[in-house]
Amino acid sequence: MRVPPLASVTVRSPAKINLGLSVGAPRSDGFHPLATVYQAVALYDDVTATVRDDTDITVEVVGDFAVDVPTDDSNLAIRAAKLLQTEYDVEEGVDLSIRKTIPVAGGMAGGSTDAAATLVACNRLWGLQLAQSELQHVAAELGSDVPFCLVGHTALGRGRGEQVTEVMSRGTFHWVFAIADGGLSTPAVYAELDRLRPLRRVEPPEVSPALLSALLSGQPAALAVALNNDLQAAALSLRPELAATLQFGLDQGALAALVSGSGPTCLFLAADSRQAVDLAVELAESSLCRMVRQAEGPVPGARILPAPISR
Ligand SMILES: C[C@@](CO)(OP(=O)(O)O)[C@H](O)COP(=O)(O)OP(=O)(O)OC[C@H]1O[C@@H](n2ccc(N)nc2=O)[C@H](O)[C@@H]1O
Ligand SMILES: Nc1ncnc2c1ncn2[C@@H]1O[C@H](COP(=O)(O)OP(=O)(O)O)[C@@H](O)[C@H]1O
Repeated sequence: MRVPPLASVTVRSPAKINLGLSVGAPRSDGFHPLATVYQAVALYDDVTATVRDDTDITVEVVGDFAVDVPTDDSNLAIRAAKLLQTEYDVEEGVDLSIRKTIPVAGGMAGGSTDAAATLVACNRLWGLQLAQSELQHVAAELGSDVPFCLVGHTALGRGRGEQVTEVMSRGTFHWVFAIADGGLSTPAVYAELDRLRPLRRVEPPEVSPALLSALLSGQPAALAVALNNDLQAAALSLRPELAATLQFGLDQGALAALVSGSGPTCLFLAADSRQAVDLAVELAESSLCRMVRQAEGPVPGARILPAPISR
């Protein structure tokens, strides 16, 4: 069945955090094998895709972190649209507009989620009707985190992070994010981890059973003691000042404090929404970070927003 053509589609796509990030020794292709538990949180970028009457692909970026995002062919949203166009012989182009709320190079997969949003938007705009499994395949070519951003919720990531399977999680968790000035390069953080630990002693990556049972229980206190990030030491080695941010959150009563993925965003788990508000206020009043955000998780992955009702 054909879908009716649309002039424009907007897709909302979430940031991710890693509740557990176990990193093995580098593979021969340079990537590190992972056992990670991702969670999508309610901090979103919106990508609007609008049809063009030629085959060009363009991007504009607006919002909180727009100045930090490239608008040339290195933009992950452009790369996603181009890859879809090439792999499926699409003879149409697209103008992409990204409304950016997720910090850039912050360890929250902002670029990856824009790529995931673009795949969903162009699939609809170009009437390709690709199944989720086909989109997952294209997503994995774009980056290790992109397949998770398509599915969202809570999921286990294996391989280099691109092989995702859903994980059962009960209830809603309340997170606070301290967004740092400037970003950290993901390859630099992995390289720092390799520098810090003797490779012959590195165990294969494993998912913590305590983390999986904490998620099933839905208890923030159980989750707090099961959080883990093997990249944290490397991020702290490159940005030692993050230690003070983590400690500040704990001193204010956060149940747990952790670097988000490759950093430098720091995340804090609150007992409930009220404590999250208090913690966010304290962090905002400190001079320890550029910006503070609060968000719940888990939430779904990249989703088409309903078209605005025209009058
Ligand atoms: C660390 C994590 C944790 O979820 O995310 P961020 O915190 O940066 O968002 C991911 O592993 C990042 O995933 P992503 O940002 O998609 O990375 P990719 O584009 O696939 O790879 C960028 C580079 O990171 C390194 N890399 C990435 C994934 C992996 N499993 N091993 C690696 O060594 C490689 O140097 C690679 O060239
Ligand atoms: N659409 C995009 N949004 C954010 N960053 C992008 C985008 N496209 C390309 N980039 C580049 O990707 C790098 C990593 O960005 P991002 O995905 O936000 O970080 P992280 O890998 O830490 O989650 C940035 O330094 C930026 O130059």
